[in-house]
Amino acid sequence: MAIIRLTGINKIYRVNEIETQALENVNLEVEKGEFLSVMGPSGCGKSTLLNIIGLLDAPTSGTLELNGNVITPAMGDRRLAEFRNRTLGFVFQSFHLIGSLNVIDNVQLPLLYRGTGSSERLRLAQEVLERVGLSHRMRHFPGQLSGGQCQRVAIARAIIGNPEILLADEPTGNLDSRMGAEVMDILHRLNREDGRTIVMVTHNEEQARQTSRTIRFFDGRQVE
Ligand SMILES: Nc1ncnc2c1ncn2[C@@H]1O[C@H](COP(=O)(O)OP(=O)(O)OP(=O)(O)O)[C@@H](O)[C@H]1O
Repeated sequence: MAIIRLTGINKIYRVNEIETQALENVNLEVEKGEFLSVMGPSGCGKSTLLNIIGLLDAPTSGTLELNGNVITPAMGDRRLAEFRNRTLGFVFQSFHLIGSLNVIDNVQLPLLYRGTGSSERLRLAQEVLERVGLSHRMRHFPGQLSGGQCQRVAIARAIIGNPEILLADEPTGNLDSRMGAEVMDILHRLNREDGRTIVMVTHNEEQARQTSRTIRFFDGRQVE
């Protein structure tokens, strides 16, 4: 079963009088358990694609289905936010951690929005931090961690709610090669051990080769 299905997706940004077609007639199916990498030159629409799959941005036209559900604006912001919280986890190039919260509080955030009780939140946060090898840094703040550790915290936060789909936008873009390799190891484990579907944007051919499938974009169109 395709867990992600895009049919005839277009995205046009309008700024003043200028139109940019960021995505043009994209058709894509991602099977459950796939680890898909997305490549292409700067500005070709990779982040736009991820943002549309992640319900952070709406397509101009076309149909998006996630987990068998057709996503429409008629769902309303609240249902959409709830669906996003339960189905999708995000990892960004620049981590997007909250600097004023310590590691364990950053990791618990998605469950806070969900209304999970505090002892359950704590238990799950400890569990996911152990999976990313950071249970000894729970009381540290993001500013006291290395880039690779910050990204591991971000991954723990992305998986604490057990989402079926993990979206990663250049997750190793800000890391040196050793820390990048650690982060990639964790992503591969989450894919292999949990059967979690991952869609990852990368500029790194070597990383792309290690995923189960690579698609390439040029100028908003899928070329491969
Ligand atoms: N919010 C926006 N408003 C207007 N234009 C935008 C917006 N976001 C993206 N674009 C344009 O859409 C196109 C695709 O952008 P996108 O960020 O998806 O590219 P990308 O492949 O992720 O690039 P990079 O590898 O540099 O991150 C670009 O031409 C960009 O300038």
